[in-house]
Amino acid sequence: MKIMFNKPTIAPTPRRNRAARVHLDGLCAGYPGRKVLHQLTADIPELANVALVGPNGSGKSTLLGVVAGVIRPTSGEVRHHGDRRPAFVPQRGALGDTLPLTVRQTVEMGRWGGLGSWRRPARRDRAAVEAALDRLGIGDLAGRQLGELSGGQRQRTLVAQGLAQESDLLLLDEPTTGLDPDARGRIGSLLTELAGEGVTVVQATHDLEAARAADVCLLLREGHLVGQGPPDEVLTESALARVWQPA
Ligand SMILES: Nc1ncnc2c1ncn2[C@@H]1O[C@H](COP(=O)(O)OP(=O)(O)OP(=O)(O)O)[C@@H](O)[C@H]1O
Repeated sequence: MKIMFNKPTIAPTPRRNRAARVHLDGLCAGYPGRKVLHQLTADIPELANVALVGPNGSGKSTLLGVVAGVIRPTSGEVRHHGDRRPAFVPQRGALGDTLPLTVRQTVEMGRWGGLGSWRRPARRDRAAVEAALDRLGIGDLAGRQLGELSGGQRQRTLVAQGLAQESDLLLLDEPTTGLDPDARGRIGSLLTELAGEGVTVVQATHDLEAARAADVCLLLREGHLVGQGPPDEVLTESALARVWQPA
């Protein structure tokens, strides 16, 4: 698929009829000596904006890592209905503030996966980087060092790196955490637009406003899936109280 910039909007399919871009079947995963995810069975519908919601430590980042292919399931399955490599935008803290990289170089790293060891960036790679910088409104910061940026600017740089990959599956770990309401709104709108342009978006978030704006929520508690579906069905007051009540 050609993705993603300046494409005509795809006519929306009713949420409940969307095919799965990713299917999780009895998924268990964790780290050496620590089980985190327990028997998750869920669909991530294609072309939807999906929010992973749950308290600290409930397994949202681990689930993103499994879907991204950087954490192996210990049992169960992750089936991708699509052959493109997912684009994974980690938490902002995962990016060293002291790395001697400019904003442009950081976004260019999003193209590395598609380059052979001998291949130099082609016009298409450069165009994808420019489009991503543009879309996140950080073209004027392109020459700045990461360490000189505000948290929100660094966050936008990371999202631009994910966008530059031109994947049909964009995975983001807390893309709006720590941002002011304006910056949160801009990233939220962008993620909604992307879902209309052929991208399946999955974000782990503590931002209930962002989760309520998603098409589908997966609600996690202690590594168990305790709800999946449209936000108004999943993020009910009683479900949230149950999930956030102290054990
Ligand atoms: N690299 C790791 N090695 C061992 N345990 C880990 C590792 N990363 C996370 N964990 C543990 O796995 C569990 C789930 O963590 P995870 O980061 O997936 O949760 P989360 O829902 O994303 O949390 P948060 O909202 O705080 O980001 C936690 O108990 C955490 O301590």
